[in-house]
Amino acid sequence: MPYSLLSADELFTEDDRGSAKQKKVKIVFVIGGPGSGKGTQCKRIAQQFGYTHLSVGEILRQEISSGSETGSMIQKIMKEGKLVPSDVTVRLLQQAMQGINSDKFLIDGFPRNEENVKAFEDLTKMEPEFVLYLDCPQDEMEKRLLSRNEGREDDNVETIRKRFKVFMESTLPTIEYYESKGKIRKVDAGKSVDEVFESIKVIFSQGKDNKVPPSRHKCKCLIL
Ligand SMILES: Nc1ncnc2c1ncn2[C@@H]1O[C@H](COP(=O)(O)OP(=O)(O)O)[C@@H](O)[C@H]1O
Ligand SMILES: Nc1ccn([C@@H]2O[C@H](COP(=O)(O)OP(=O)(O)O)[C@@H](O)[C@H]2O)c(=O)n1
Ligand SMILES: [Mg+2]
Repeated sequence: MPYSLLSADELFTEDDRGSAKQKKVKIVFVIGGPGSGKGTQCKRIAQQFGYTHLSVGEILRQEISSGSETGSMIQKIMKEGKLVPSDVTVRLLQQAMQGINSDKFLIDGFPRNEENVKAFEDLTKMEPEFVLYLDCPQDEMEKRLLSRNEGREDDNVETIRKRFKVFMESTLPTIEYYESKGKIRKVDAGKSVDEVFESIKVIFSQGKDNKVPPSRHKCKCLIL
C-alpha cells in the first residue's frame, strides 16, 4: 500500500507559509555499524549543538510498542537483523519530523541502504548537509552490543552477526554514495566516548551556524 508522504514544502509551519517565509531545515545523518556509538554521540551532539535527535531505530521500536500491524511486521524484521522496507521507515521518520518544530535534525541510524536514500530523496526532496560516519572495528562493536543491556531482542550474538553482514553489504554502499558527493565526515569511533566526541566537535564546529550561544544550550533530545 503506498503511504502518503509530505514534501519539504509541507514541512513548513502555518506561520512560515502565512508570512511567505520558508523554513530552512538542516539535516545531518549519522551512520555507523551496530554498536559504533551512534545513540551515545547523538545525545551529546544534540545537547551541545542544538540539534533535535531522532533515532530511526527508536521510531521503529515505538511503532512496535503501539501494537499496530505495521509494528508486528517491523518486529519480525528487526529480530532477524534485516532492514524494514523504506516506504514504512521514511513515512514514520517524516511523521516524527513534522511533529517537531525544529530547523536542525540529527537523524541517527539512517540511511541503512540505497533504498532508504532513494525513498528519502524522492519523497522529501531534501538532502543531508553532511553525513557523520562512526567507523568502529567489528570486535569492539560486538563487545559493546553484548554489554548494552537495554533488553533489545536483536542484541544477541546470532542477530548481531546478521546485522554486521547487513551493514557491510547494504550500508557501506550508501557511505560510498555520500563520499562521491563529498558529504562524508568520518571519525574513528573505536576510542573512548570522550575521545570520539572531541573529533565530532571539530566537525560540528566547522559550520558557523552550527554554533549555539551558551544561553540556548538546552537538550532537544526527544527520543533518547
Ligand atoms: N566509545 C565508546 N566506548 C565504549 N563503549 C561505548 C562507546 N560508545 C558507546 N558505548 C556503549 O556501547 C553500547 C552501544 O552504543 P550505542 O550508542 O547504543 O551504539 P549504536 O547506537 O551505534 O548501536 C552502549 O552500551 C554504549 O554505552
Ligand atoms: N533506517 C533503519 C534503521 C533501523 N532499522 C531497523 O532497526 C534495527 C535497529 O536499529 P538501531 O539503529 O536502533 O540499531 P543500532 O545500530 O543503534 O544498534 C535495525 O537492525 C533494523 O532492523 C531499519 O530497518 N532501517
Ligand atoms: Mg542506536
